[in-house]
Amino acid sequence: MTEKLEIHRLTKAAFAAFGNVIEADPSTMRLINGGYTERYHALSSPQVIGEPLPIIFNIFRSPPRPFPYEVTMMERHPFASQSFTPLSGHPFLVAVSEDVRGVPGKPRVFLVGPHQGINYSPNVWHHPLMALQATSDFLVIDRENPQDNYEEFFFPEPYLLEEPRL
Ligand SMILES: NC(=O)N[C@@H](O)C(=O)O
Ligand code: NI
Repeated sequence: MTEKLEIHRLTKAAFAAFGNVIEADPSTMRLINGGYTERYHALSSPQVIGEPLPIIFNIFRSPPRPFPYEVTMMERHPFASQSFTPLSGHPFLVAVSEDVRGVPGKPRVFLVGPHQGINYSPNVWHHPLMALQATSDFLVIDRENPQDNYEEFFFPEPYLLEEPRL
């Protein structure tokens, strides 16, 4: 029987073991530009481990995932963080797992709002980008040479994701 995954609300605390939430957190706000701009300061920062390769800005464009969706695999980037910030005004899903003796445990799924982004810490198991509602663009900040910064794992049994109620 395919195990169903619940979808959780994304909070800083709930996501802390996996990375940071990028959102206008009032506790980080500083007024700048003569009071015309609210700067939400240092919400996260890109990390590169080992070879000091460039941190790069990318755009990922993805159609929405079909539901019900089977989560068959997870991946991770051992040498760098990877952030996703929506540019198209749609929410998206992230699935992350604790590392259990070198492989991902049961995924935890979070609904990310259209005004939120996330930054995965290096080596955090996560599922590839899961867009919702419509083909969406995401600003992705990660490390150059992605091809040698990628590890994947396929679960013996897939997990089932139902369409989130938005
Ligand atoms: N492969 C790639 O660059 N994308 C994944 O890392 C992802 O997290 O979507
Ligand atoms: Ni990734």
